[in-house]
Amino acid sequence: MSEGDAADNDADPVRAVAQGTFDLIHPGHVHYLREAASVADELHVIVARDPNVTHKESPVLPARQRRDVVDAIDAVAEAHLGHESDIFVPIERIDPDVIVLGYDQHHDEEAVQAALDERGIDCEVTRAGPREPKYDDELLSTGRIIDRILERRG
Ligand SMILES: Cc1cc2nc3c(=O)[nH]c(=O)nc-3n(C[C@H](O)[C@H](O)[C@H](O)COP(=O)(O)O)c2cc1C
Ligand SMILES: Nc1ncnc2c1ncn2[C@@H]1O[C@H](COP(=O)(O)OP(=O)(O)OP(=O)(O)O)[C@@H](O)[C@H]1O
Repeated sequence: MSEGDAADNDADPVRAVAQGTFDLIHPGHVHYLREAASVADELHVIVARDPNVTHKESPVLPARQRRDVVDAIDAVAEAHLGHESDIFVPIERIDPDVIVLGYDQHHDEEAVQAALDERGIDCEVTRAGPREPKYDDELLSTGRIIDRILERRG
C-alpha cells in the first residue's frame, strides 16, 4: 500500500447509520441517536417514508418535516429521506461502517447482516439500548404522546 493510500485511509471518517420514523421527536430518539453517533465519527440517519411504516399507524408529520427535525439534532451529521421502495439504496450511497438498530426495532440483525453481505456491503450491524424514563410522567414513545394529545385535546 503506498503512503498516499495509508493517508487516505486515515482520513476516511467512520460512518454509522441509524434509521426510523421519528414522527414526534422525544428523549428516547435523542438517546438512540447519541448512542449511534458514539460508535462513529459521523452519524447518518435514514428517515422512513410513510409507505414503509407498515408495522404501526402512519406518521402524522410529513417525511420531509421529520427529516428536517432529525437533521437539527447535534449528534446527527446528516438526515436523509429514505428511499420509497428499496431500503438499500441510501445504504449503498452512504456506505456506512456500522448500522445501529434501535433497541425495539423489528429488524433482525442477522437478516440485515445477510442482506448487506449479499450486496457486498462491508458493514457491521449492532443494536442500541433503551433509554429508561427519568421521571414518572416522561413520555418516550410517539404512540403514547399521540394518545396523550387525544386524551387532552381530542
Ligand atoms: C438498514 C435499513 C435501511 C432503511 N432504509 C430505509 C429507506 O431507504 N426508506 C424507508 O422508507 N425506510 C427505511 N428504513 C426504515 C424501515 O423502513 C422502517 O420503517 C423503520 O425501521 C421503522 O422503524 P421504527 O418503527 O423504529 O420507526 C430502513 C431500515 C433499515 C434497518
Ligand atoms: N425510549 C427509547 N429508548 C431508546 N430508543 C428509542 C426509544 N424510543 C424510540 N427509540 C428508537 O428510536 C427509533 C425511532 O423510533 P420510532 O420513530 O418508531 O419512535 P417510537 O417512539 O418508538 O414510536 P412508537 O412508540 O409510536 O412505536 C427506533 O430505533 C427506536 O428504537
